[in-house]
Formats: sequence, structure tokens, C-alpha cells
Amino acid sequence: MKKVVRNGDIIELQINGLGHGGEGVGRYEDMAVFVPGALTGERVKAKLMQVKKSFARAELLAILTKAEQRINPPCHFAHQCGGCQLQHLDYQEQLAHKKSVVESALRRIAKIQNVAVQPTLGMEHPWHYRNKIHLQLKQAGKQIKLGFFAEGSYELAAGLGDQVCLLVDQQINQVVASVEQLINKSGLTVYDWSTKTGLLRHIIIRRGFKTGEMMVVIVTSEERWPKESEWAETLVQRHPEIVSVVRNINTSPDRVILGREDRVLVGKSFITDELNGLQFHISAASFYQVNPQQTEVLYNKVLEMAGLEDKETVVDAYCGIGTIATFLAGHAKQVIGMEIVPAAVEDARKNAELNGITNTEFHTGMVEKLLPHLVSEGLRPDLLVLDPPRKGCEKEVLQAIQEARVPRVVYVSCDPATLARDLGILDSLGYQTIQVQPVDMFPWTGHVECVVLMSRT
Ligand SMILES: C[S@@+](CC[C@H](N)C(=O)[O-])C[C@H]1O[C@@H](n2cnc3c(N)ncnc32)[C@H](O)[C@@H]1O
Repeated sequence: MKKVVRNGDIIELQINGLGHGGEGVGRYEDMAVFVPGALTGERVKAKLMQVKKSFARAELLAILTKAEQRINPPCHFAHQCGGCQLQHLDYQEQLAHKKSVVESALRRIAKIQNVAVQPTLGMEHPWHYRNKIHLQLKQAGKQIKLGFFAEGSYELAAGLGDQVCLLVDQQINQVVASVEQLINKSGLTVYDWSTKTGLLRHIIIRRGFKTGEMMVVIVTSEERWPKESEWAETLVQRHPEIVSVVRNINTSPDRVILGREDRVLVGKSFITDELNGLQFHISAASFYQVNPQQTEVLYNKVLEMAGLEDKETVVDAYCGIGTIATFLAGHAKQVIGMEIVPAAVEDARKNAELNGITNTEFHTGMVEKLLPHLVSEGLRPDLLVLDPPRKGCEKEVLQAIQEARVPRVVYVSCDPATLARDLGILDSLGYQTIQVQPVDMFPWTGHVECVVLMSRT
């Protein structure tokens, strides 16, 4: 008879593989059990925390047999903070794991068997690669702490002020420490989600790796902040590489990060950066890839898969600040970008100007509306690049690709599951998957980025 399994049970488990979020997975009483921190090949003792019908989540209590690929995580907070799911796994093994995540998603979700997934393109020095940090704040007694949430929670896992994040650029780490000190010195308050009072909601710091320019965005409620500009001036005096301090006012009652109003407290409203010798203008509200070194690798793959011969009409759907459009413009007749965030579209237009590009145009709106509309008006692109957010593409986008009979599609994705779902749909619409290339944009985390070439059969 099947044993009754309950929350709180302590079990021994053989780990047979890693799940998509990097958790160890074993089987117990016909259930898949997910154990964060456990590795393939290990025997572990774990406590069941969330028992469902066919699976359970468990907390790792002890490693009874250790895997060879296990390493000591160099970060003190690796198991508390929700940022790094794989710091205990050797880097080369992580790259192999990410390839297998893509393979398994293609096989299970897209039902695509016969395409070889290339080995993941990794980094030589996979530390301090992030050009952006997004900090949470917590009132801890009289002190305000800056840091990251624990996995799956709104509780601060680790204060960062006197520590450094090993994934984030070192100069950003230094600015984090100063911001925390200055916030505490000036007696600012943290926004309280239960009473909806207090000032500070989030802090975002960005740095252009090539230019060294930094931006600090202080996301606040609309509460009065006396001497806001003086506060920002003091920060810039300590760190002259900060060229922009922006107060973003967010009045939303939910946890959306940025509000609608930006107020520049010091300097300009943007920073600049450079990728492959091209200049980019980046505003506070605009998306910009967080790992610039691997972004060049990713975009060069897109360019290679695009196989352009100077005569094509290209669509860059979900174009952000037009980085991919700018990469491709020099090799195509025309590039048409589409993006939902108006500030990013303004950046994209400026970026064309900055780089002396005259064959791009950018449309503001939802790709699922813009693309079908332009196709109905006769647009027939030779190549379509898709780089949607984690949730992937709406069906209308994929149908418009079929209707326009676009010969080639390059799909950039940060989520193998939604990528596989969309490749499966495109497959049923007559598109064959030709090349699949994972690129490690987020070392030590469970996240997997991938670029795929599809061709109309
Ligand atoms: C993963 S980012 C890629 C941006 C750009 N290709 C790059 O590499 O920097 C996705 C972009 O899609 C935009 N976006 C999200 N949903 C959208 C939609 N429905 N229509 C158009 N753009 C959208 C986001 O604002 C973001 O800029």
C-alpha cells in the first residue's frame, strides 16, 4: 500500500537530476521531490515542506553522499539569497546542465527531437558580470538594510551594505555601501507595504561597463522628500562616476517596480554604454541586457544566424532600446523595431542617431497588435527577430509570422519552457528549428538564455 506522505516528514532521497530552477530532483513514493541545493548523484536527508498530488518540495537537511561536481559556494549568502541557485555546482557542469534544460524543454514541450542543441557558450571569468543591481530595503531596528529577497519570499535574505554581491560589478557594490550609509544618515524611511506609508520602495543601480557611467534610481512613494537634490549631490560627490540620479515616483499599491514619473535629481536622465563598438543611450525605464560581455556573444550569434546580405527587410520585435536592430542595421536594407515602453523607443531612435544609422524605424506598442497590423498592410519581412519577455510570444505574433510567410526567424529567449511552447507552435505553422544555441548570460543562477534559428519549410 502507498504510504501517506505529509508536510514535515523527514526522508532520505536519491537525487537523479536537476530541475529547471536548479533544484535537485528525486523520487519518493511515486512523487517527484524538488530539493534546492541538492545535486545529481547525491543521497540526501530532506524535510518535506509542500506536499502536492504528484510532487513535493523539500528542504535539504544533510548530504549523505556528496557529488563530485559539488563545490563550496564562495558567497556567504549563497543559500539564503534568492539570486544564485547553482553556486554549489562546478561552472562547467552548470553549462552542461543549462544545455540539458533546453534539450529537455524542446523534447517534452515542443516535441522537437531531431535538432542538436549546441554546448552552452560560457564565460571565462564568470564573476562580477552584472551591470545592474536591484535592491530591496528593510527597516531592521534603527537601521535600514539594503539587500535581496530570499527565494520565493518578500523577506530580505541578506543585508549587502558591508558585503559584496559576487555577481555584480565591483563599482556598483561600492555605491551600494554608500547609498545605504547615506540613507541611514539622512533618516529616510522605508515604504511599509501594510500601512502604505514611508518613502523608499526600491533602489536600482546601473553601470555602463565600457563607459564607466553610473545611474542610481531611487524608487519612492509620493511622500515628501525634503532636500532630495542635496542627498543626491552628496552621493555624486563620493562617486563622481555617477552621472545620473533619478527619483522614480511609484504610487502603485502592488509590487510593480517602476512608477510613471521620473525626476532627475542630479545630472542626466540616462547613461551610455558601448557594445561591439556601437554606442547606446539607456534611460531608467528601459530594458538593457545585464551581462554586457555575454550580450556581445549573444548578439553576434543573432547576427550570424540572421545571415544578412544587405538587402533584407528585418523586424526586431520586442526591441528594447534597439540594440539588436542597431547590430543588424549595417547588414540589412531596413530594420523595423517594435517595443512597448515609450522611453525605450525614444532611446532606440537616439541610438540610431548616435551610430549614424538611417535605415531603422521604431514603433511604440504591443508586438501582438503592431505586427499583425503591419502585415495586414503588406509588410513582408525577410527576417524576424523575436526577443520577448519571460512569458514568450502571444499567438497573434506567431500567426502574423506565418501569414507574412517570413522565411527566417531568430528567437532569443530567457525561458526555455515558453521558448519550447512557441517553437512547437511555429513548428505546427510550418517552421523548422535549424540551430539552437544556449548562451550563459547568468552564471551561478538557474536562468538559461537561448538563441534559435528557424526556417520556413
Ligand atoms: C527581453 S527584453 C529584450 C530587449 C532587447 N531585444 C534587448 O536585447 O535588449 C524584452 C523587451 O520587450 C518589451 N516588451 C514586453 N512586452 C511587450 C509587448 N507585448 N510588445 C512589445 N514589447 C514588449 C520589454 O519592454 C523589453 O524591452
